[in-house]
Amino acid sequence: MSEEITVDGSAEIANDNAPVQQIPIVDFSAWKIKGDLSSRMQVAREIADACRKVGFVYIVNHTIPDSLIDEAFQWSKQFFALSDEDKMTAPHPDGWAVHRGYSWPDREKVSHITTEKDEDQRAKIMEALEYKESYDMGSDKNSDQPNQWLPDEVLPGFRAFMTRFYWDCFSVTSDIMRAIAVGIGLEDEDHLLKKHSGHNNQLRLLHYPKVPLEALERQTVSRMPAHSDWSSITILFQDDCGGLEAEDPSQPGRYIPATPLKNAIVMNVGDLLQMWSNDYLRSTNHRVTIPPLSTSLKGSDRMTRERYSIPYFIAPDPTALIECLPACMSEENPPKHAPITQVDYNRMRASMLY
Ligand SMILES: O=C(O)CCC(=O)C(=O)O
Ligand SMILES: [Fe+2]
Repeated sequence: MSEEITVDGSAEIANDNAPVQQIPIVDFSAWKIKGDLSSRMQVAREIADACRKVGFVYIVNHTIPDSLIDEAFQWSKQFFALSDEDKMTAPHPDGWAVHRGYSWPDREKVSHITTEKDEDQRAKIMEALEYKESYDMGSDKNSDQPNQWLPDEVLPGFRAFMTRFYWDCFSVTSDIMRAIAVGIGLEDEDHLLKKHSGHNNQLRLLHYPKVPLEALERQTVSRMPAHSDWSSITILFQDDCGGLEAEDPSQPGRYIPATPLKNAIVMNVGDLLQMWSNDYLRSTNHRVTIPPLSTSLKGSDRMTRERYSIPYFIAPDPTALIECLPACMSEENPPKHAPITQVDYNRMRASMLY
C-alpha cells in the first residue's frame, strides 16, 4: 500500500507501489463510441493515469489509418532523399523566431535545452554533433510562423499531403485532449481544447542518418539529447529502428525504451499541460540514443541504422494563458507556476535552440 497524490493534491491510499518500468498501452477504440460512457471513462482514466505516472503512453486503435501513416513515412523518405540543393530550397530561416523549414544536421541544438543534470554528461552533449535533419511545418494561417514550403515542382504532392496529414493529426489529438480532460476530472471535455484552434501546432519530419555506432558510444555524435517538449501534448510516429527513451519519473536518470509498436501513437505530455495541471501530469524528459538492433558489423565499421520519426506538437494559441486548472489545486496544493502565455513560454524555450 502506498500514498498517492490525487488531482487536487490530497493524498489517498493506493495499492500500486511498483516501480514504473514501461510505457502503458491504451486501446483508444472505446473512446470513439459516443454512447458508451463507462468505457469512455475507462479510456480517459487510463490515459490520464499514464500521463501522471510516466508522462508517456502508447495509443492503439486510434483514428489515423495505417495506410496514412505509411504514406507519411514514404513522403518523409522522399523528402530527405532529395539533394542538399533541393532541400535548401526551403531552409529554416536564420534565428529561432520562425521554426519552420529544413534544418540540416547539427543546425538545431537540442543540447542547448538539454535536461541532463550530470555535469560531465552535459559537457559531452554540448560538444557532440547532433546528427539529425528535420523539416518543420505548420498551418498556412499561422502568420507568425510562415511555412517554408519546397517549390511544388521539387516534390509534387508533398505540400498537399502534409497539409492534410497536419489536420488529420489535429483531429486525433483533439480527441486525446478531450480524453485527458475527462480523465483528470474536468467537467467540460472541451475545456483544454478550447485554447487550441489548431493553427499553432507543428508537424515535424525527422531523419537520423546512419552513423558509426562508435561515434554514438563515444558521444562525439548524438541523435537527440534529453529534453522535455514545450507543447501541450506531443504525438509521435516512429519506424522500427528504435532508440527513443523516456526518463522514468520515479527514478530520475533511468530511461525506459519507447520500443517501436507498429502504427501506435506514442503520446507524451508537454510542459504546458504539466503547468496547467500543477505538475499532476508529467512532461517527461526523453532522448533518442543508440538503437537496440544497431549492427551486424565489427569494430569501427559498425553502423547504426538510419531512423525516421514524425512528431506532432500541439500548442495552444499564442495568447492563451497557461494557469493552474482549478481542479488541480487546493489549499494544501497551491499553484506551483506563475501564469504565462504560450507565446512567452515559447520564446523562452525556442530562443535557445538555434
Ligand atoms: O525522434 C524522436 O523519436 C523524438 C523526437 C523528439 O523528441 C522531438 O522532436 O521533440
Ligand atoms: Fe521531444
